[in-house]
Amino acid sequence: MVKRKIHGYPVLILGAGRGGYALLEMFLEDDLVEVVGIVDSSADAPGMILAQKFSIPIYTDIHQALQACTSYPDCIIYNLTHDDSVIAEVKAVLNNKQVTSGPEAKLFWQIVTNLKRIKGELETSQNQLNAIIHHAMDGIITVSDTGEIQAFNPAAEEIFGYSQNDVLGQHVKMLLSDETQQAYAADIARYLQSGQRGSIGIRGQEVVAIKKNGEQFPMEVSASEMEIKGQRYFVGIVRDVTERKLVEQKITHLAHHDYLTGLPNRALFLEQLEHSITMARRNRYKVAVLFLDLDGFKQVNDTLGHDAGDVLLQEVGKRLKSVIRESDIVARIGGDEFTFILNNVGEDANAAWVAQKVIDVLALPIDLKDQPCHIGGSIGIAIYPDSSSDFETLLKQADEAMYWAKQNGKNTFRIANEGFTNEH
Ligand SMILES: Nc1nc2c(ncn2[C@@H]2O[C@H](COP(=O)(O)OP(=O)(O)OP(=O)(O)O)[C@@H](O)[C@H]2O)c(=O)[nH]1
Repeated sequence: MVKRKIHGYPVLILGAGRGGYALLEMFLEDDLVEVVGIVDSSADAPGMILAQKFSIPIYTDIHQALQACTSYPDCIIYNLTHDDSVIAEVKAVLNNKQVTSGPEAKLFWQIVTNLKRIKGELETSQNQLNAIIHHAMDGIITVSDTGEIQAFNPAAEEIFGYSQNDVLGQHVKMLLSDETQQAYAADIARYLQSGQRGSIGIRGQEVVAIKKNGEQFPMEVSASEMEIKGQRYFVGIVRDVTERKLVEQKITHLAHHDYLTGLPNRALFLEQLEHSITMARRNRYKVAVLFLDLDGFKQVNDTLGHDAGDVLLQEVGKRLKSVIRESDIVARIGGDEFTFILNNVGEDANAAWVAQKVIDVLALPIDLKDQPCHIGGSIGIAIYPDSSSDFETLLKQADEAMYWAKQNGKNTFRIANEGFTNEH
């Protein structure tokens, strides 16, 4: 055997049957050991064939192999031949060298096989974990306790528009808006100092993040901490919630607004009226509630159809908005019923003046299907605190006053608690 330059501990295997093959296979995977030869009387033994594939010297003559092994004085010899007579031969050639054989080799082999199995299991679970991180729908970002990005999965690349190479080693603040950065810095600093958790370990916290193109977006983050070899890391599972927020906003809007005119609906009107009354009580001013029911609307529906009626309602909505102040509110609370809140209205006459403006603006013809169409409106007015101090009662009183206006010839208004007798 020509002395080769070897990198591991030199080993000679005697016997290339099942045991020798397994031992060789095991050593091939380990850099610590270098098999310098394998011996078997049969050149077809499985270990001999395997050794050839890896250019490991093979010997059919044990004497020759031992001679070659003299180049490696610290060589370890494993006997897997089940033939103890070879031991004497080794000792004769290699100056009384010890041979590891039989049960020792088997025990060693079993220990290594176990370690190999554990390593395989670890590799499998590591691969599974990597696959989960790689294919996760959510972005997964690992950050060191100094804020450096350590891992950035494909979903995070997709969310932010950065590639992993763009961000690894960079500070995580590059992904966050200014306010979020400050909140994050404060939380982490507090946590590192005092162990107070803040946002760490919190599920589903919403922050404002920034994409590579500078676009800001709402992001949900669940952050948690882990420790590897005494080093602290933070793992953030992140999700772009732009779409979800838009849907939520739409649902909230739909729940509070009339789909046809876009005006507040009954629920939002009552909420805002309650708020207005609270403010008026605190600031000692008057609030007027107007209740408008269109006159002659049914006929539009009956003659021109429901679609034309819808268009009319939309036009009415626009006109009503145009006659009130920004700080006032008009809502559609039923079919052809609209209600108003006039905040800080001053004198009752101002409420009457707005009611008249509404009547006037409704009196202008509305073009429907190329023909001018005429409608009107009857209005009831209730005033806080004169009529009532309760918002629901105020609305009821305005409704009753509107009824009174209808009974008195329509296209007019009445103020509640004024005996419903004022003609205008
Ligand atoms: N096009 C349309 N019509 C609606 C809608 N909601 C309710 N209506 C109709 O509005 C009409 C309301 O009836 P009324 O208040 O009696 O109609 P009116 O002709 O104004 O009667 P007065 O109030 O007595 O003057 C009914 O014909 C309803 O079918 C809607 O969303 N679209």
